[in-house]
Amino acid sequence: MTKESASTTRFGLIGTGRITRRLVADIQSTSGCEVTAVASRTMERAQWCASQYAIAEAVQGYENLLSRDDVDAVYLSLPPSLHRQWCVAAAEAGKSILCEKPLAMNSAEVAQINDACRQHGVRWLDATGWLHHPRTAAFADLIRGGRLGTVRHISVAISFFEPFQSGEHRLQRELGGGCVLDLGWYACGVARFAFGKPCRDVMATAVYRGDVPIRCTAVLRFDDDLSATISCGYDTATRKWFEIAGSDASLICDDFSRPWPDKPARCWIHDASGKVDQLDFEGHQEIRMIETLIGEDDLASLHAQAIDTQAMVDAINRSLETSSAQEPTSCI
Ligand SMILES: NC(=O)C1=CN([C@@H]2O[C@H](COP(=O)(O)OP(=O)(O)OC[C@H]3O[C@@H](n4cnc5c(N)ncnc54)[C@H](OP(=O)(O)O)[C@@H]3O)[C@@H](O)[C@H]2O)C=CC1
Ligand SMILES: O=C1CO[C@H](CO)[C@@H](O)[C@@H]1O
Repeated sequence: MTKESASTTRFGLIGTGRITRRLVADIQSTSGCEVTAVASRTMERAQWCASQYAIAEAVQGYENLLSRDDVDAVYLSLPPSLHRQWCVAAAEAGKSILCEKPLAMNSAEVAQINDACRQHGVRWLDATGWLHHPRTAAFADLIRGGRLGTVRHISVAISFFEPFQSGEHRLQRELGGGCVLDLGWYACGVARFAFGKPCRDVMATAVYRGDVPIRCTAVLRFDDDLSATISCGYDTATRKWFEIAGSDASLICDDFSRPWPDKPARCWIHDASGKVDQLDFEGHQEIRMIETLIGEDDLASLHAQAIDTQAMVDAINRSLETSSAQEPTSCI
């Protein structure tokens, strides 16, 4: 069946890792979507994944999935260093793309992905789920509608205490490891989203394991005297909160990257009088993200968000490279 004669978007999965195994259920639950094939580096792994999730076709080799006629879109969840190569190949094969975050290793790679998709008329999204939760649009209304007064400063913290096993890509620099690409992506994204503009400059410091940053702290400055501080890492317990501080009130969310499924609402407005309003939102961010990819809405603002976020991550990485050469101010 060709795509033209079908009302269904047929997804192929590239990679069979932890997040794929969660997203597959979300794709299968999204109206108008099905998962027709899964590709792995090994046939054994592809067959295991296919049988586990009732996927019709197991494919060895990612390129063999891209040449299939029964695949209209791909969900790509590989280590970051492989995102550019397979996004560009997917674009050349005419497949819509949902690519895991971070979109790429750096802004030059993002530009290659964006150019390839534009050239081949392919829709793409980075799989930054929180941007698609209905509460994110409500946050934007609160910020732009003036409920917080003038927004001036943002704090973001995102971390988890490492459950790493041997071979973990997050600890391998050449695969795009380290908390800056992995988690700084989310934190930078909050600041970009809330201020609605690119960052001007950053100062960052990190703690390393081997050659990858495992805890990073950064100060980000934007035009008009706006600022943000971010903290991300693998050696503190789970944190996924932000505070968006305005002249009249602060918006706080302590599960922004993905709401806890089994916990009460965790968003509040704290105002200057000490009053606290709790905000309650329903919605499934991953399903809305998939609906956005397969829909027809213009994706330009989401692309700008991803492009600016990658530029911020790049700047943090550059700052880390040069910070050892700078003399910090002594406390003594
Ligand atoms: N949006 C979210 O909430 C989350 C996003 N992520 C993102 O998803 C991506 C994948 O992360 P995650 O699922 O944790 O990773 P995993 O290590 O669990 O899986 C990665 C998959 O990539 C494939 N792969 C291809 N080449 C390599 C290689 N050289 N080393 C390791 N794996 C390789 C493997 O699939 P195969 O062997 O089948 O070919 C593997 O299963 C990352 O970009 C990460 O940041 C991760 C978790 C949550
Ligand atoms: O994107 C992600 C979401 O958070 C996870 C930890 O909870 C990370 O491992 C992951 O890369």
